Amino acid sequence: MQKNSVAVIGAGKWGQALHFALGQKQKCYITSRTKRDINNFVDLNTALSCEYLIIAIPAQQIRQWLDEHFEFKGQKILVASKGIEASTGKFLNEIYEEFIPSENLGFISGPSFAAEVIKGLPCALVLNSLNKQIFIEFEKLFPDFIKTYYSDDVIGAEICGAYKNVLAIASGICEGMNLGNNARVSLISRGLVEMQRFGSHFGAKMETFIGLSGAGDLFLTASSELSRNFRVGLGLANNKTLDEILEELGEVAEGVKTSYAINSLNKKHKIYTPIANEVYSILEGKNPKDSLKDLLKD
Ligand SMILES: NC(=O)C1=CN([C@@H]2O[C@H](COP(=O)(O)OP(=O)(O)OC[C@H]3O[C@@H](n4cnc5c(N)ncnc54)[C@H](O)[C@@H]3O)[C@@H](O)[C@H]2O)C=CC1
Ligand SMILES: O=C(CO)COP(=O)(O)O
Repeated sequence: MQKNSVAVIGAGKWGQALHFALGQKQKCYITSRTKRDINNFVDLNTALSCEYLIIAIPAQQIRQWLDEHFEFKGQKILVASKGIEASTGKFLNEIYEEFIPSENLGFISGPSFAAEVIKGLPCALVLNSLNKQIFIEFEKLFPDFIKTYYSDDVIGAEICGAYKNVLAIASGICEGMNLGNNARVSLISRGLVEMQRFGSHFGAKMETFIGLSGAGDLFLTASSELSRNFRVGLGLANNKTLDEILEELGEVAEGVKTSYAINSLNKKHKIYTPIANEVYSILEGKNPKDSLKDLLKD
């Protein structure tokens, strides 16, 4: 293993933004499935031999990628994805822990549109790990324009990062239906309560929901067209099919598959999640106007 070396795995929007950010203080490698014309682009084996890895591939692809490509050699890993595995209902920390010891793992959360990070605009992020040493080591790699906080609430961060994407779809639908500011903010506020209810069932801490990982990322994603998930909602309200929306988007919108995962988890664990239920139903063909009626009377 190459001591003190850093690599990003996945050269999508977020991977490239993190590569830019981490490249400010030290050399930062990047790799992806297809070769890209990016500074310090390397093959996968070179990236995997780095001591510090930041993995930014879509949530639904993680298990297969770890299975087929990853070899644990003591690397320290920061997970940058946000989502829940639809086929199993597993949170990303649970998947990673099947392959990597938890003391080597950290998870990024908080409000962070890649499009702004890649311009060097300021933001604040949380690095979540059960091992504070992971935070101490990764914190030093981040540039001055990003303020990093530590939390040991890994499950809370995972749930917030995943759930807010589903709520951003709901908010986009609300916006696309021209329901007004009162409706959108009511939806976001009740969404925060719902996300906290869901998360506390799995042991997440209250403080995570009112901080950057929870309210912070939810307010950002559920109120801006920079969010891919919000744009999925706009498309659904405008009667586009999901296939059309995703094709136009050309990037991952994690909230779609995550809403399927939440739908299974809330049935299994009997958790009351009315907004996520309506997003799931709309993705399955329900008319958003009927969802609105049901949410208002539920
Ligand atoms: N874009 C953003 O502002 C932020 C994104 N995220 C999260 O980061 C993750 C990645 O998002 P983006 O980079 O924005 O998406 P993207 O759609 O821009 O890129 C996804 C990347 O993953 C790669 N990929 C897809 N399947 C793969 C596989 N089987 N093996 C290896 N690589 C594969 C694609 O080639 C692509 O480079 C998502 O979970 C997202 O929620 C988190 C914070 C901010
Ligand atoms: O997670 C994000 C910002 O924190 C990005 O959200 P979208 O994937 O909806 O664009």
